[in-house]
Amino acid sequence: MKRDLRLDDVSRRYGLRGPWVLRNVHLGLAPGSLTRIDGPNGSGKSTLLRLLAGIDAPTEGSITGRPRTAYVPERFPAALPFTAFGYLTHLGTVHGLPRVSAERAAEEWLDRFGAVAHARTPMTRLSKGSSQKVAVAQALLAEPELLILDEAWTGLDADARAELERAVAERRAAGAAVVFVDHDPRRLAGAADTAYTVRDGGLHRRAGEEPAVVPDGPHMIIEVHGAAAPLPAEVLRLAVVAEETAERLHVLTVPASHSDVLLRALLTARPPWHVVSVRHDGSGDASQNEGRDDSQEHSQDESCR
Ligand SMILES: Nc1ncnc2c1ncn2[C@@H]1O[C@H](COP(=O)(O)OP(=O)(O)OP(=O)(O)O)[C@@H](O)[C@H]1O
Repeated sequence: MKRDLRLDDVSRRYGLRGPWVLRNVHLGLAPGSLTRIDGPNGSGKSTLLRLLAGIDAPTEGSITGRPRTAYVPERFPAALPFTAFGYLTHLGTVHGLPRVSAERAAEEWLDRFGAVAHARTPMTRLSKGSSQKVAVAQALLAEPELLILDEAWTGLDADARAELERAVAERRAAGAAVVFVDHDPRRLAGAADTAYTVRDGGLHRRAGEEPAVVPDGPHMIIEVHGAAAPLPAEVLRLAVVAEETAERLHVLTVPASHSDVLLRALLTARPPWHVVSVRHDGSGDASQNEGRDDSQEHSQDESCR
């Protein structure tokens, strides 16, 4: 994504005299950003996402700078006359991939989401969970510059949910913008740059979501060892200091309030980073939490290796 996607004075209503669902909305999405959208049922979240995805048009106003976009709808049409593999390959070719590359990408994403066993299953016979894996895979396979996720985690098993979080981090690291709606407030908690609430037709920026890093308060020192790959962009964004003290050994200083998110970014990276130690930055009171954080994260670490 090279420049911002902009919504200027965008309004949407259904039908000539229907009530305004969105009214005079302004929004800018920067490359690499992660934006959460929430709001009450029926407030217009999906409407906004469909406008962002370009599958619906504003009644008034303009949308400019649309990049290559992929979208996971709230309700994926599973009754398609394809097998899972056939559908993903077909979509890959629609996105401009040569057939062999489309087949490879289809296989890779089915594998990442643990759905290879269902590759040859007709879409109509897939379980809800497997169908959702295909819904997510079809969006990721296109390596979009803008990824729009409408309740995309719903119906996925725990491994697939983690894989989708990883894929979101990868897309952002590649410079894509990601926008998501999710009923679980813990989804990507702390990772979003900005959160908005859709209410009464307007888009209201939620206070307290930025900045991502708070300089005050206790800090954690996290020592990590990793592959030749650079530290994930998300980690660099959250850490206030990142030093490479020996070959592939990095010491990160992060506000304690963001250490969980940073650890998750390390452990869900591909390949995952090995967390060597986690300690508080010289503050006595904070050490109470150390055992809990350590054991929790190390057990995750084991499962990732
Ligand atoms: N295609 C459509 N035709 C007519 N009305 C629609 C259409 N799509 C949405 N609406 C109406 O627009 C309003 C906003 O719907 P939307 O699905 O965008 O809200 P939402 O916040 O995503 O809801 P939910 O949280 O229940 O998914 C609702 O009143 C809905 O009935």
